[in-house]
Amino acid sequence: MTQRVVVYKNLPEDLLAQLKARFEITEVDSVDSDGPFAAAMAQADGVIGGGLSLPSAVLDRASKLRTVATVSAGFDQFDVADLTRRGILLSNTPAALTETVADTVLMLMLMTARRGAELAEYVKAGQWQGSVGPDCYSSDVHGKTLGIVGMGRIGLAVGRRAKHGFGMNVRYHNRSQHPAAEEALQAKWLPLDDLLRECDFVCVLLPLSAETEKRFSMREFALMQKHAFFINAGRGRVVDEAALIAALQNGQIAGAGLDVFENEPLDVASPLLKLPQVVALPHVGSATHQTRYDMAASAVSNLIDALEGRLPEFMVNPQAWKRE
Ligand SMILES: NC(=O)C1=CN([C@@H]2O[C@H](COP(=O)(O)OP(=O)(O)OC[C@H]3O[C@@H](n4cnc5c(N)ncnc54)[C@H](OP(=O)(O)O)[C@@H]3O)[C@@H](O)[C@H]2O)C=CC1
Ligand SMILES: O=CC(=O)O
Repeated sequence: MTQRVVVYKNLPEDLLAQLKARFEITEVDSVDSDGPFAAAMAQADGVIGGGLSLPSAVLDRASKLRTVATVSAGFDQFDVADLTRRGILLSNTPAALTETVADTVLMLMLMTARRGAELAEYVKAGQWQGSVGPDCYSSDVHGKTLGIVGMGRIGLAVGRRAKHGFGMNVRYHNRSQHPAAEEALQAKWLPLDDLLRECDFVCVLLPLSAETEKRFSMREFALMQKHAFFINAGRGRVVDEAALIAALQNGQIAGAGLDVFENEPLDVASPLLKLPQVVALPHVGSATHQTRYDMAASAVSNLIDALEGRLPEFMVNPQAWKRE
């Protein structure tokens, strides 16, 4: 019998065609617990999408569901233990986006320290009337010390750019040491508090988990140097945003470059948007045409492999893998 797949939100036409050639497809563009999405999921063998969530009421009815292919690297929107218990394999797309997210992180570092957005606005507003003085000066990036919290795929790609492109010294903090980063970047592992005290840039690339939620709070910002910049492209909820705002307002740190927020989209009334030393991006770490296509292609291939009995390349909970 033909297997059924729910496609959540758009996929590029050629990739959708690959799925249509193999499976019966239902396309949906919003998640619900008792509407068209839930009804389609009740019949589905697989589901694919970015920004997808799976309410337990939907999973309770989805008795045939065997695999979920998220078009993202992060998977904090899923209860992985629950999926595993139900025997549902979750796959993700980490490799496709690594280099693009690393580019975004470097952009945030440069825009924040060199005041890129602020100074471009100054020119557009017609304020550039003569040679610039100290009010337009900014901070160097090259040669400074970068602390990466969450030295994984993206952290390593950021570290390479920082070390080899900008001559930065790289420090990092993970639960375990990362020998490849130590060898390739002469990166030094530090306890988190030491990293915060020592670094000119603190760059967070942690996944969101029970362990990392609100890892950065008043205490952590107080440990940072006053001239240091805080960059977050991991997940917003890893940071206590109110504490970050206070640290910026009180001059405890020099600035912040943020691609992710506690609540997204960021409320236009957020105090973050009133601070000139903050660069806020709309969660676009991986958002280039090519990378978004590559992520979708990776997710499609994960889904097809899982439903056709082959081991997908990227599995979050391989213990749920069951060969039919
Ligand atoms: N802004 C954006 O658009 C994007 C954001 N992301 C975010 O970036 C995150 C990282 O992606 P990626 O580099 O591919 O993931 P990886 O899994 O390769 O790296 C994550 C690193 O974090 C470390 N880590 C995990 N938990 C902890 C902890 N409790 N304390 C200290 N270190 C920890 C891990 O090391 P160890 O296990 O040794 O602790 C690991 O090396 C994603 O989970 C996602 O949230 C990803 C893509 C795009
Ligand atoms: O935040 C994006 C992701 O792919 O994870």
